[in-house]
Amino acid sequence: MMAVDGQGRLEKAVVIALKDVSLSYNSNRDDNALEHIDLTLTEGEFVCLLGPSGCGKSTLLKIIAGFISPTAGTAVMDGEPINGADWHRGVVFQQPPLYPWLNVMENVMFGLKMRNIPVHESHRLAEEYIDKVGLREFRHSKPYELSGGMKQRVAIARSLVNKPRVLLMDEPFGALDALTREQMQTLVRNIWWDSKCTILFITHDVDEALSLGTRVIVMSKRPGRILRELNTEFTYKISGDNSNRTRYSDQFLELREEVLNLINRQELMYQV
Ligand SMILES: Nc1ncnc2c1ncn2[C@@H]1O[C@H](COP(=O)(O)OP(=O)(O)OP(=O)(O)O)[C@@H](O)[C@H]1O
Repeated sequence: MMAVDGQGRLEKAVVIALKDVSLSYNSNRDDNALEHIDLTLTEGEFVCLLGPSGCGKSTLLKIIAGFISPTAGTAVMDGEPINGADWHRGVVFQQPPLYPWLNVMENVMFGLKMRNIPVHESHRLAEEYIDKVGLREFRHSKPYELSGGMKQRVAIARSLVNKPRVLLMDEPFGALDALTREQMQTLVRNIWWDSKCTILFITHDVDEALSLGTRVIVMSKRPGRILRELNTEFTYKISGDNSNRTRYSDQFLELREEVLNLINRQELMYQV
């Protein structure tokens, strides 16, 4: 539901809300992986999460996915507590866990089958989403016949075919070469634009975060807290700009430097 702010403007609906979330992987609450996280994701946002290694980015994503529960605080989706995994929240990992014995179509249809969607409907949906990720010619191929980028396309189609409200992506392009990575960024930006779903995207790459996100969140070293949030608009400009001008603009480079400094400071603190 939309709310109206103090100046009469329509506010976007909050989809995910974490309030004062902390998480410890053991019973020692002084050893938190995450601490005092307040985070909301609103309808249609593209939020990128950056931070030093081990700061709890994946842990945060797993809480939102419903794979683990916070030790303290609350995590809700549409006002309801997040309890376990749910197809309304699609997840894409760095290494796509495709079923090696199923072909592309069958992999994409798998979740629909689990949801008892009729075969003809799931077939139609799978074809639609395989087309969207550009794999029509490979729909009968098995995962071992595909490149890393193609496998990631299958994983994206497999999540999107459920029409999730939230797509959670944990370093999805971390294992891809630079060219494939840029093509995948364009694909995800277009998909986000078309589907209007809310995306939370973890990356180690500041350029990637600034090129994709409408909001970039920088986390501190462990225990992970939110250090800084930046609203960014580069993704809109980049989508209509094949010359890469936006990525070399003063504004982009200044923000890039600022974020890199923040992260590097955290990494240095980590080594002390
Ligand atoms: N299942 C687990 N049991 C115990 N500790 C864990 C577990 N999973 C993660 N951790 C620890 O929690 C902290 C946060 O891990 P997490 O994977 O969330 O960080 P991250 O920011 O995603 O790291 P990276 O960028 O290296 O992937 C780390 O210190 C990690 O060792």
